[in-house]
Amino acid sequence: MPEPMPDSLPDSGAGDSPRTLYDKLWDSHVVHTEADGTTLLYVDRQLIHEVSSPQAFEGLREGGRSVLRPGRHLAVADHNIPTLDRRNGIRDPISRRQVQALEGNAREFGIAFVPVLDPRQGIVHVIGPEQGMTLPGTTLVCGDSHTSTHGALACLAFGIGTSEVEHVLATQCLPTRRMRTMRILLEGTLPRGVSAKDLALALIGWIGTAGGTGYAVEYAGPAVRALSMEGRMTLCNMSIEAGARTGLVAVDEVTIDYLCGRPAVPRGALWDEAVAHWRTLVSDPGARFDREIVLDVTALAPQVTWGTSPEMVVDVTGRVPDPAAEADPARREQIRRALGYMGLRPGQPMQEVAIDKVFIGSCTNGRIEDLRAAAEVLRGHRIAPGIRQALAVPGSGLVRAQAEAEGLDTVFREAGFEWREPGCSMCLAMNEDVLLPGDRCAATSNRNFEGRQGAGGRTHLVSPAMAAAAAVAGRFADVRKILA
Ligand SMILES: CC(C)[C@H](C(=O)O)[C@@H](O)C(=O)O
Ligand code: SF4
Repeated sequence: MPEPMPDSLPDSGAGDSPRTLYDKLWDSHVVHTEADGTTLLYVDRQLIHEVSSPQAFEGLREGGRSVLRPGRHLAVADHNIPTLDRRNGIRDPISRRQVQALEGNAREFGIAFVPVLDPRQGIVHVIGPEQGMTLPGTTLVCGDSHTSTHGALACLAFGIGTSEVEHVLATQCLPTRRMRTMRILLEGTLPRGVSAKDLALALIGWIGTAGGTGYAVEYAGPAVRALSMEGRMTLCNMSIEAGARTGLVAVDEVTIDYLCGRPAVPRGALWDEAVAHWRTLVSDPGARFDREIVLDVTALAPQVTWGTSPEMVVDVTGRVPDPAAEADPARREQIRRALGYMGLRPGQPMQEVAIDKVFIGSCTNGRIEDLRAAAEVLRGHRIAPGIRQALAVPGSGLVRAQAEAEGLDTVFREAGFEWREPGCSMCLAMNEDVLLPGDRCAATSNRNFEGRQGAGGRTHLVSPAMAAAAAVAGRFADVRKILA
């Protein structure tokens, strides 16, 4: 017997057996499936940035092809743009050419482009949801691994390669394969000072950077329901760091409230129709997942990475691991190498590790709630004398404007932070915001491999509140004590 569906949910349309949210999104976009499982999937929306798109447009030009549905794509430059004085243009010639190429390609192929000086410009994964481009029940792709972010809105979203970007531009379809499904059920309540970022880091520490490989992960349970849309996006954003190309959260009132009134979201009767459909975008009771993980978050502590992979993470109250205590020789060597690069001693308490720089921003933590969380810690404080640079970089122009309306820019500035214009900034070394060799940075971004923020730079991934606490203390500090 199938489990009964609640009365308020319209039938989602595929027989009686309970389906996961992923199954529903997948089933409603299949164009054709081959005997070997290769599936042609319909793509509703594509976001495009300057780094992964030039060859795709070049391919179209060479093949004499056009874009099938230009209205389904949105282009924005985010990785290569300066976050300072951008009215004076881009100094670096390679970056300048890349951004000009994106604008030219968008114009040539009739795709909407958000100009660098437009108030809506920002990181592609921040502006998609913000503009209502990201909708529940749709498929969305982008030539960028952190496209998983958009799954927070029950949208089947994943990163693709440049040749696939071209394919989607030309055909609005993508050959791909069905993923396996994993549910991560998060029970309990997050303590004060512990955020979605800590949750994401702790999960990766637990399941490892390959733990989600091949899976579409659905985050569920009371601790996820209690997260804001921003927090859900942070969690889904880092799915890729756990190996999963897709992260998902089912639709609830938080999703619907977030979407209401956004520019590209349906209005009037269409809104009512859309909401009725969106409410079906939940995993049915009794739906089977290929893997299930249950975790209680009630005792979770703020997290800090110590190594060169997001899984190399400990509680802020913890210590840098000792390779000598590791039984597995491969793992021992990894720890040894990471400690060498990071300039850390085995067994060193995390709270004794002093930092040089702080970066608050990125598509993981550059949204308004992230800036509020950091500002709450910074208010009335100054960054420690040893901090040589502290950047606050909103994820979009609209986030920046909202933060300014709330006076957060003043809080950051008075604390000694630089208040920058939106972009990927110091998340990766593709623009002017880079670490110098040996610099140690508390960063709210998502990757910490060798050289990620600049050659020789040392990245510690933390939440916005923890980055602010580290800025004030000059070393990693337990933000729970500051907020207590
Ligand atoms: C440059 C881009 C293709 C890349 C990605 O795919 O994620 C970048 O955004 C990153 O975070 O490393
Ligand atoms: S902010 Fe960082 S992770 Fe996000 S898209 Fe830009 S470079 Fe990639």
